[in-house]
Amino acid sequence: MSGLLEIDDLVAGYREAVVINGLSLRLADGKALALLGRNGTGKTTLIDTIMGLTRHVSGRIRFKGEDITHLPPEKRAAIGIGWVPQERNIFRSLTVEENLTVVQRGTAWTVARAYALFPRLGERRRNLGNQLSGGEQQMLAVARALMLDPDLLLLDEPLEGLAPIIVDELLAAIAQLNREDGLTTILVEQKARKILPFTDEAIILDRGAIVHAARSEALLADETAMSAHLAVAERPARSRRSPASRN
Ligand SMILES: Nc1ncnc2c1ncn2[C@@H]1O[C@H](COP(=O)(O)OP(=O)(O)OP(=O)(O)O)[C@@H](O)[C@H]1O
Repeated sequence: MSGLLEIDDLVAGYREAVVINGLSLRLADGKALALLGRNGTGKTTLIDTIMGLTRHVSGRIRFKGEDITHLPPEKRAAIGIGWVPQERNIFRSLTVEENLTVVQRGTAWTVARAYALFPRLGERRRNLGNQLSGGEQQMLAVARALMLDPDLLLLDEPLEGLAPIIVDELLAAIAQLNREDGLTTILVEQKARKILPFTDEAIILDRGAIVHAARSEALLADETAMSAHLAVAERPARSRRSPASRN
């Protein structure tokens, strides 16, 4: 079965370093994929490779049936790949509204629609990017990506460093985009349990390859896979060290 995004035997990295190691993936239209893995396993590099920002070594990436392996990043954006990088791509010296209008290209997403998705942005429309909280900046980064009318949205650790209430708000908006608007999404996250309820499928990376792939629901119930491949919740700290363990 063909997918919206099809990756075959991809090898990619930075200069002489190979990070993505023979990775293959199919993502069907309308699905949400959780991209999981411990620190440094290649999640960002995979996202950046889908965006065309790394060194391609071999393998192929197809999007909507078109081979995009050698397409420059701006052309990938133009054909419908939206990207929200870890470092929140917003203009800090422009207002919220200006941040949205300067990138607006399509007709499906308007400023009003972005404010309906993120009411906080509507309230802060005249504030500058640098006057926003981390959560509001993240919402603005997502809204900016939407203004280009993507068919696939890549979100690289969008929840990192945000307060729990903002995490919930952002996840609800991402779920709405996927489940109500049918937007295909890839969501990178360290804390698997947070995002698995909001995604259909999950893959876990280790050393740039997929070491586990499952339906999100199944992975959530699979303690063995979770503890083998992910940094799961720490064990409770021991209240007292046993005398035998002292030096
Ligand atoms: N610009 C770069 N040049 C060379 N190596 C890099 C570069 N960026 C990342 N790497 C290396 O690639 C590997 C994967 O890094 P990557 O950032 O993709 O992992 P990650 O799973 O996203 O980690 P994290 O969760 O910490 O963001 C690491 O070994 C990292 O040191």
